[in-house]
This record gives sequence, structure tokens and C-alpha cells, in this order.
Amino acid sequence: MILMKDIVRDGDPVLRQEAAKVSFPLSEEDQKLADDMMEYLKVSQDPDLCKKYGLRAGVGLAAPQVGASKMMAAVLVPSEEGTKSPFTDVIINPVIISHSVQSGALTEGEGCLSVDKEVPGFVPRHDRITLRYQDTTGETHKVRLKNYPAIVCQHEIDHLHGILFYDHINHDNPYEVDEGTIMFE
Ligand SMILES: Cc1nc(NNC(=O)[C@H](CC2CCCC2)CN(O)CO)c(F)c(N2CCN3CCOC[C@@H]3C2)n1
Ligand code: NI
Repeated sequence: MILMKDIVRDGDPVLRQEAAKVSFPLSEEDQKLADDMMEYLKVSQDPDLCKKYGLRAGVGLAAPQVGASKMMAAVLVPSEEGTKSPFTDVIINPVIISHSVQSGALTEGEGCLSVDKEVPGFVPRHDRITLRYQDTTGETHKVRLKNYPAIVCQHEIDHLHGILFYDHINHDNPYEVDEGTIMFE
């Protein structure tokens, strides 16, 4: 089971590397990694278990964050009232094949399990993306995501390219975003 002690923190070079593509069929090791990352998210979203294991809650987790420089990330965006399409899957070799010109950002800014400090500011991302990825069976998916699930997937895909959320913050004016940027909870 992945615990906070297993989460690699900012400063470790693995978080700044380009991860390696994953080949199919998955090795046992890669299958276990996929399962463990999704299990972390599920446990962390259960208030009792989250507390019991001393976890930070998460809606996404990328393999480099547990020291594995592989193109794999787990995403578990819960279905909250209002959001039509929650997104749950382990995305392998993900590629954003198209995106909106319009930007989107979380009004709360972003955090990261690998970054222990708060970094205030808006993180401008694409509001809508078309994402192509393989699931753990090797099947290829092409999905259109918008708003919250799109933000989460972009945060995770960034990790696979050695990018951290605060790289996107305008440090001269952290709360500046292009006009037309959609801000959401
Ligand atoms: C937005 C949010 N970020 C949480 N944490 N940070 C993360 O997930 C980091 C990734 C996210 C940071 C911004 C975009 C992606 C982890 N990252 O570093 C992986 O690369 C949350 F925990 C959270 N939610 C809302 C849903 N809630 C359901 C019930 O359980 C609690 C849970 C809390 N929302
Ligand atoms: Ni992160």
C-alpha cells in the first residue's frame, strides 16, 4: 500500500525527468504500480481511512511521484453534484491530441502531494482537452474532458514530463490569468 513516506518530494530529480513510455502487456510490476496508485486515491478519499493512514487526499497520482519514471498516472475524480462526467482510470502513455484555446483554472489554485509548501496563485491550463491514452489492458481510449477532470489530467500528465504545477504560475502576478479564462471550484 502506498503511504505518504512513499511519495517522492520536490527536489528529487525523478520529478523533473521525462518518464519512459510503458509497453504492453503490462509487467506484473507495472500492473501492481497501477493498482497501488488507484488504491491510494480510493483510500485517501475515504475520510476515515485517510485519517487512519495519515494520507493527504488526492484525485490524481503520477508514477514519478512514487519514484517510478514511467508514463502512467491514476485519476479518480469523484462524481460531485453538478459535474456530469467524473473521470476514473489509470492513464498510460497519455497524449493531449487537441485542446481549447480557452483556459481554465481552479479558483483555489493547485497543490501537489510532492510539494510540501503552499504555492499561491492560479494555474492556467486548457479548459477542454481531447486525451488519448491506453488503459491497463492496453486498450486505447480517446476522451474529451472539460473543467475539473481536464485540469486534473493535465496536472498528472505534466508530472510525466517533469513539470510541476507552480511552473505555470505567473510569479510577477500570481493571480493574473488571460481574459476569458474559466475559473472554477
Ligand atoms: C483539486 C483537489 N486536489 C486534491 N488533492 N491534491 C491532488 O489530488 C493533487 C492533484 C490535483 C491538484 C490540482 C489538480 C490535480 C495530487 N497530485 O500531486 C497528483 O499529481 C484533493 F484531495 C481534492 N479533493 C476533492 C475531491 N474530494 C473527494 C472526497 O475525498 C477528498 C477529495 C479532495 N481536490
Ligand atoms: Ni502533483
